Amino acid sequence: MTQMKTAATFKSVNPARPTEVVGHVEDLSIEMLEKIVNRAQRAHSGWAMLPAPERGMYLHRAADELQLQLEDIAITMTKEMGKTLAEAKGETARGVAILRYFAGEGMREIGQVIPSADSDALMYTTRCPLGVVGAITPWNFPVAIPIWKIAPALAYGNTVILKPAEEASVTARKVIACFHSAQFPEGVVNIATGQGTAIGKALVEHPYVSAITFTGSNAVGKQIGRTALERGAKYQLEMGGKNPVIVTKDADLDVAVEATISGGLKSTGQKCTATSRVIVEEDVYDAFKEKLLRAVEAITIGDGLEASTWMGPLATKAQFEKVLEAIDKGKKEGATLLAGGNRVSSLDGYFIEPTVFENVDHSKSLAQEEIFGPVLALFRISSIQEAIALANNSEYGLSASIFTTNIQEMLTFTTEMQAGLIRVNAESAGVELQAPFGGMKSSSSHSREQGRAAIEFFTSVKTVFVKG
Ligand SMILES: NC(=O)C1=CN([C@@H]2O[C@H](COP(=O)(O)OP(=O)(O)OC[C@H]3O[C@@H](n4cnc5c(N)ncnc54)[C@H](OP(=O)(O)O)[C@@H]3O)[C@@H](O)[C@H]2O)C=CC1
Ligand SMILES: CCCCCC(=O)O
Repeated sequence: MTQMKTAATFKSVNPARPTEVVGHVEDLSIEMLEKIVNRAQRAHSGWAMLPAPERGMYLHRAADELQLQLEDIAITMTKEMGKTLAEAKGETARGVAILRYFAGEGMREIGQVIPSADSDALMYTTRCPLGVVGAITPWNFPVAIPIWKIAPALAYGNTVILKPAEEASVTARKVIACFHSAQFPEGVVNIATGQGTAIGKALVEHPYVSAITFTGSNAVGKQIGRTALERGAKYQLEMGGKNPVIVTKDADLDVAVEATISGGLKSTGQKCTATSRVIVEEDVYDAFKEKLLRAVEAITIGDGLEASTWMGPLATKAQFEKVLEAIDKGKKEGATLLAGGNRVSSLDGYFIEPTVFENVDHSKSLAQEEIFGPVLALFRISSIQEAIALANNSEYGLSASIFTTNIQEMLTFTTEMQAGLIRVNAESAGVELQAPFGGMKSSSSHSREQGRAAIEFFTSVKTVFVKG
């Protein structure tokens, strides 16, 4: 896609080495966005009329292109937002797999025949695409999240305009180039880079944009939901989390510690599904805490491109400052700092030590507010009932784990925990692409992404009644 040459540009920098410019990205004007939306609108009818299996073949070719570019895109991702190269490669491979999954959707049923009370009639359901879909995405999964929105949107006959986070736009541009290399028809797959408060906002407001799918902060998500509702556009919001893990006296503590470290600190804690609250039964609290702190001590921090690095920098200067403020607030609220709590002064980039608190007041910010950084809060409890009550004491309900070998505890947890993702003896992060993904309470607008669930958002159902 050739974007207008006169666009201003903004630069994207490497959070591990902030003086290093990763790339320059078009900061589009509203007029330029207007041209992109008009092009997506014009392309829609032709794309929607293609047989679904043929649309699937385009997605397979996009998967082939992404596979070919995997190494380069993963390196760009690490440079642009800091996650380790191993995680970036894994995420890009996940993008390939998501494309192939939704390529297959072109060959699967989309409706049902429903018995009518009228013996002369045929009643059935079918589905139709929405039209032009706007996808607005954050910087923490610069490949997986855009693709798990774009792939189903395309598979079900929509055209797409991606507005990626500014801090992940160089990576996003390379992902979209894979669709163009796959020879998608002009206007079917588009990218609009620029400021969310300008280009993102204009996309949400545009009358030609039939639906908005968003992942990011609650503050922005609520704005988008209000705007979309006001003009009758469909919207899908996946937002924050404050995900708990419960460790009972019946847990395998080594498994629980490894999963808490991985779920809470991989990607430097910048996942909506990351663990942030660790609720431990008093009988095993001290033993768990000792093991956890030893594991935290062993974490290596550095540039994500270095093989020796386990945890990279925060993705942006803003996020770095936000996390330091949250840590400072936690100290002032009287929580006890057990590990970390500081920037890594020996490194130039946006690095913060993995941080663990205990004696956290559950009504205070460390327990209630999404920090989106490498910060864990420990809580000591005396029963499974108390643990689940504490875990549910949150405005969020995205992901929750329990570590136990007690079947009754597992059943009680899976029944009573108010979260969209319930995991037993597994970390709170790491969702599989074929399963529904999404949250409850303030974590979501309550649709689901990924797997077959995605068809619900990216299509409209028609109930057809045919009288003989
Ligand atoms: N639930 C989740 O998966 C995620 C949650 N978060 C939360 O959000 C916080 C900030 O991260 P960030 O990625 O900046 O999330 P934001 O919600 O700030 O941004 C997400 C996307 O929305 C765009 N945007 C910003 N303002 C508007 C607007 N008014 N209208 C339309 N689009 C807009 C952004 O563009 P631009 O980049 O130009 O601002 C970006 O593409 C994190 O600290 C974390 O708390 C972040 C990432 C993922
Ligand atoms: C928006 C965050 C997505 C998290 C996907 C994962 O936990 O792997």
